[in-house]
Amino acid sequence: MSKTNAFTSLPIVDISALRGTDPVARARVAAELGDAARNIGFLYVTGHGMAPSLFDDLVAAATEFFARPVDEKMKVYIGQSTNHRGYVPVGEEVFYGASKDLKEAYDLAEDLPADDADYVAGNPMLGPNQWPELPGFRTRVGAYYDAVMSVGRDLLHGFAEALGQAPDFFDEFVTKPPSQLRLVHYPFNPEAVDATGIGAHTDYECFTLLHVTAPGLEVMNGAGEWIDIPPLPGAFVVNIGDMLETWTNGLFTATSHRVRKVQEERYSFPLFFNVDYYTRVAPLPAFIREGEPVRPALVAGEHLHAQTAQSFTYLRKRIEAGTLKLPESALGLSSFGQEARQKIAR
Ligand SMILES: O=C(O)CCC(=O)C(=O)O
Ligand SMILES: [Fe+2]
Repeated sequence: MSKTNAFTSLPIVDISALRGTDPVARARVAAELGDAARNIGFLYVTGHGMAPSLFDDLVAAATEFFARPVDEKMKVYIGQSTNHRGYVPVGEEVFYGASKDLKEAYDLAEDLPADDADYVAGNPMLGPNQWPELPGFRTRVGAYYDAVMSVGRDLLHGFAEALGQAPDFFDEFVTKPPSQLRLVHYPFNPEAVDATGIGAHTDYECFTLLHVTAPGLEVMNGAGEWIDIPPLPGAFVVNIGDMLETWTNGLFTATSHRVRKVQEERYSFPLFFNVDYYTRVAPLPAFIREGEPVRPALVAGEHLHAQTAQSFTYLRKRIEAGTLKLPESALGLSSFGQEARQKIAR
């Protein structure tokens, strides 16, 4: 199959063998992951080993948090943090071409101590979380974060094997990664009207592990058609992001996706598995073919920060005020995936 693959559904890969040592079983999973990453860029992952209570507790914590009055939630407003953590109110995030929607979010990542050297030095993505004062929230959300990051490490090993490398090939780049977990809430909205192409994007990291409570996710296939990806109970939706596309010089695809505007209330929980902030990601020699273009190298954290700064109002204001400067190499939004390839009009 090729990039013109007109898939209409996603493969399901059971990754339980990645937690074991049977080389044959591991290789089989790696081959399935590799197929999905090359041909589609999206898959369902089962056999991840996470207890159902972790998902239930996360949804409960998010439901309780978003039900709080806005004043309460704004006590942990993301715009008062220097490392992009906290509450994202309605209207804060603006994607190019997006009409206003009622989405709100809460963003966190690894909870580093306040004396973390990178945080103290002003790193825009690393440091402590801004936890709300809500009983049980930190414990439940923190437990989910640790568990999903552990699944992420298993998957990273599987993708490394799929690329013909030792399972621990990427591990040296994952010591303190800015891997964000987002709690996203789309309230019931009887006025929601969908329009094709709104909100289409690729994810900026290595890969994403997504848990959602309702349909709405759509993925673009190789023929440029939007395919519905309904939640599969107990499974993660996993997709390749910009870093793995870069490392493999496009062999793995960061597939464009979007969330259809739906009237129904919806929670979505993407974990964006990343490598360390200062990791220079460049196409590996094994994936460079003579006569084929070589993707530009990126610094993982700078790419994430530059892309984030283009869609968050509080960061755009800092850029306009001259208090935040993006690296010269910052790419525009939509530089990856089929959308960039096919130059779909937005
Ligand atoms: O809500 C979803 O289903 C997906 C969200 C998403 O793609 C993202 O936050 O990057
Ligand atoms: Fe996404």
